Order: sequence, then C-alpha cells, then structure tokens
Amino acid sequence: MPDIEVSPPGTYRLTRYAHGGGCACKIPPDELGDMLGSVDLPGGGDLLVGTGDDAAVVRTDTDTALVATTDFFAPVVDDPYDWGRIAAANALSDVYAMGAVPVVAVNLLGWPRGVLPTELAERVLRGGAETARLAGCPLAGGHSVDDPEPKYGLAVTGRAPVSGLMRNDAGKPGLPLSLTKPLGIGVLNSRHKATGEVFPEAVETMATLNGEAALMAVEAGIECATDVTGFGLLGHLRELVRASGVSAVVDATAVPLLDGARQAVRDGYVSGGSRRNLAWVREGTDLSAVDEERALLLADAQTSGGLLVAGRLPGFPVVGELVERGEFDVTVR
Ligand SMILES: Nc1ncnc2c1ncn2[C@@H]1O[C@H](COP(=O)(O)OP(=O)(O)OP(=O)(O)O)[C@@H](O)[C@H]1O
Ligand SMILES: [Mg+2]
Repeated sequence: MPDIEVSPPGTYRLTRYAHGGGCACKIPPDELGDMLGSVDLPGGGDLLVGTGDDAAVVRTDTDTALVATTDFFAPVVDDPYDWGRIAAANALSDVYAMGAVPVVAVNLLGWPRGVLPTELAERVLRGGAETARLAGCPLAGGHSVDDPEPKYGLAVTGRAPVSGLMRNDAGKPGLPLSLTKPLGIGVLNSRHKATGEVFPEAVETMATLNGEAALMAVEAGIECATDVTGFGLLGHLRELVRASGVSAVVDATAVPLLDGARQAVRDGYVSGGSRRNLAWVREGTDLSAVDEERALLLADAQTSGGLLVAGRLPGFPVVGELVERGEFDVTVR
C-alpha cells in the first residue's frame, strides 16, 4: 500500500468515487451498436447465442449449453458490502435471464490504491461472496487492477439444457409480459448519490437474486426473457421486440414502482443514463398516453433489475403483452 493517509472506512461515501454508478454507466445502446458493428467477432462452430442477448451461449454436447457473461460497474451505493452484494446479483442475473444455472464465477475488481483503504475492498468482496453463496455458485479467483474509479463485478459461467434456454429473440405475439422487480432503482440511486439518504427497499431489490424467478419461468416452459438493467424497461423491451420481430404494448399503470420513485423523479434525481434511454426509445415508442414523469420511470436505468419474461409468472405482475409487429416497437398505454 502506498504511503498515503486514509480516514477510517466508515467516513467514505463510495458513490462520490463514481462518475456514474451501477448500470447507469453503461455505454448507450446506439453507441455500443456502432462500436460493435465495426468489429468482426469470431462466431460459428458451437455458438448458439451471440452478441445481442444477455449472455453468449455455446453448445457443449447435444443437450447442454454453456452460458458466459460478465458485468462490472462503479459504486451504486455508499456501503461497500451492499455494493458487493448488488454487483454480484447483477452479474449473475444475465445467466438467470438465459434460463441457466450459474456453475462458477470469478471476481473483477478495480481499486484506487492509496485513495480508498483496502479494508473497503475487502468488504466489497465479502458482499459479492455472500451473494454467490446464496446463489449456490462457487466463486474463486478473479482479476484486480489499480483503477482511479472503483469497479466491481463478476464473470459468470452457467449451464442449461439447450431446450430450456430463454432467448430475447424468441418472443411471440399474444404472450403476456411479466416483470419480477419494481422500477425506480435508478432514480433512488441518484438521490442516494446526491444526498446520502439510504433506500433500504431499493438496496434489497437490487441485491435480490433473479434465480427463483428464472427457475419458475423455465419450469413454466417460457422461452423468451431478458433482465432489465441499464437501458431501462423500455430499452430492454425494445431490444427484445426488435430481436423477436414483434411489437409490444405496455400498461403503464400495471408497472410496479418502488416507494419514493415518483417523488425522486419530481425532485429531479434522474441520471444522464435514464435521459439517454428515453431519448433512444422515443423514436420507436408511442408515449403519447403518458406524461414525462411516467416516461422517465419506464426508461429509468435499473441496476440489478428484474426479469422481463414473455409469459405469465405466478406472483408477479403482467405489465403488457407482445403483439404482431406494428408501426411502433412499443406502445405505452
Ligand atoms: N465490448 C463488448 N464486446 C462484445 N459484445 C459486447 C460488448 N459490450 C457489450 N456487448 C454485448 O452487447 C449486448 C448488449 O449489451 P448489454 O450490456 O445491454 O447486455 P447485457 O449484458 O444483457 O446487459 P446487462 O448485464 O446490463 O443485463 C450484449 O449481448 C453484450 O454481451
Ligand atoms: Mg442482460
């Protein structure tokens, strides 16, 4: 450790070290699309699912698929242990969104040595370990670098029967859309970053694993799902409907919201990422039935959000349905 004086761990507000926290710091979808469009990634062979879905999938034998994904981001909450739990739940989520079970994970850590004490990094790693333990997923090894901005996440490998995969291009007209976590995580995180106010319901929502919901979906024979993260409900739904060649209708009043989410929008705690999401979806979305506040919540950049599933899941709200391909990608009513 370099010879730099550091204050005791409790005095640090981790979100102060993040230019944009959680999934709100993702590169916007149009920019990412342009960037990836110029790169010829090797495919073919046993690759079943390539770029554009929640994870890459390869066939390992006739019936079995291996699922690979990684996710890491800057602090989304000030508490290091909670950040670790959330980052791990978020990384595991893409495996669940494919209908797979995680089999092994490795840590990815960026840490500003000499600026933040290593004791905080230990707490982050303990949080991640706790979440992996809850997921029943071995977590071993990883990679750690000196980084001006703290970052944490996992690379996760999962397994699924080929016939049980949930893809984001398998949506069919007539299927209901279920959402397994409430929206509003992004605006509450923005408020937390600005004021230090803690929102325990949002923290627990982010730290909740999507494993049970995924298992329920797979057992119900559901074939199409994605997870709602940095591009917001409308952004990820737009990707799903475009990949599937269908359109969608969203019932705005049926979409669950975290307590305090509306107020946070009214008070202006909207991240740049959420505004970019809304700008991106606007051209393909009929938002004429809702006001700006509601539109921002539907586009709010979530961190470790729920699964959006093309099918009915007992205990979770139906927030819309897939319809035949029409003028708009998505119509909000
Ligand atoms: N640097 C990259 N190289 C290749 N593919 C990428 C890269 N960055 C993102 N992608 C791919 O682009 C697609 C869209 O990215 P996005 O981050 O929305 O997916 P995701 O991993 O499901 O997101 P999330 O983890 O927030 O659920 C995904 O298929 C992702 O794997
Ligand atoms: Mg995803």
